[in-house]
Amino acid sequence: MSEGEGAHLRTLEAGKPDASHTAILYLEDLNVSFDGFKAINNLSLYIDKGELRCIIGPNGAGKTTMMDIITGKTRPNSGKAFFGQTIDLLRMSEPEIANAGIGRKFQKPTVFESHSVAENLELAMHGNKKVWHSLWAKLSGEQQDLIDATLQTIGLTDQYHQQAGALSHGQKQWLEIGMLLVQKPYLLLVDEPVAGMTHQEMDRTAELLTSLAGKHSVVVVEHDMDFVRSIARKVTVLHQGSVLAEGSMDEVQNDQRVVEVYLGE
Ligand SMILES: Nc1ncnc2c1ncn2[C@@H]1O[C@H](COP(=O)(O)OP(=O)(O)OP(=O)(O)O)[C@@H](O)[C@H]1O
Repeated sequence: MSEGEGAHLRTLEAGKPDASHTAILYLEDLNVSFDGFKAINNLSLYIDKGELRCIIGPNGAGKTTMMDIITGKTRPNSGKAFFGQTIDLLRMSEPEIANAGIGRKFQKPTVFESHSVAENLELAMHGNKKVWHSLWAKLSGEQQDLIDATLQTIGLTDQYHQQAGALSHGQKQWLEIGMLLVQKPYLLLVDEPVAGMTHQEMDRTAELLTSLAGKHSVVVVEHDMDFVRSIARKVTVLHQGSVLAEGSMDEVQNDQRVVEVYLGE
């Protein structure tokens, strides 16, 4: 084993990300080129433990590519990406990163339509593997408590036995967030959570995401500015693969550079 591999194993064995210096995610000087086109350009970004951060930016700003780097789907050409002080994400595979406690929710819900709401959580808890084995295995009291608590958090307690395919679009999105929560992530990456939702569903999603902050660190990428305003604490504006502005919603909305970027879209 090379020295590098040893270091990688140690970080995995360390388990919990070391956020003793407040940040849980460190992205530093990241660069990604696709056929010579710089999708990510010297990007540096820090997320604090328990923080709820909104990431906005016009189409093509690099938001998805940034999420892809954090989850190991895209490898940067240069730069650093650390989870806590010690866990080097750039040395890990996608499953290793998920196991380390980074959960990602994509825009489109992907629940198991023919299974009940509770079974979906059960399957997610077992890592979506061995479907039938998972569903026949008896849940421990602790596992059952986690399912019950998660259903309460996502507002689907009354839908316990309901087939997931029969849920509304918004309910499917919440169920999928629940499927991440049962895996007890430290960091949740949520991509365009309110696309296609009714106003009522958007309000409920705002409550849900804000209730998760503190217990988890949450990064939300979203185009809907009214929604972002309703949940925003700190907002990061990406443009051409870099951070253009960062601050409160009011600060970034009144930033002339941000105004120009959005007007020019
Ligand atoms: N695999 C790829 N090959 C080539 N170019 C890519 C690839 N992935 C992304 N890009 C380009 O990189 C840039 C950044 O894309 P990215 O999807 O990260 O932006 P985004 O901010 O998520 O945009 P949107 O809000 O439209 O989803 C875009 O110009 C995109 O066309």
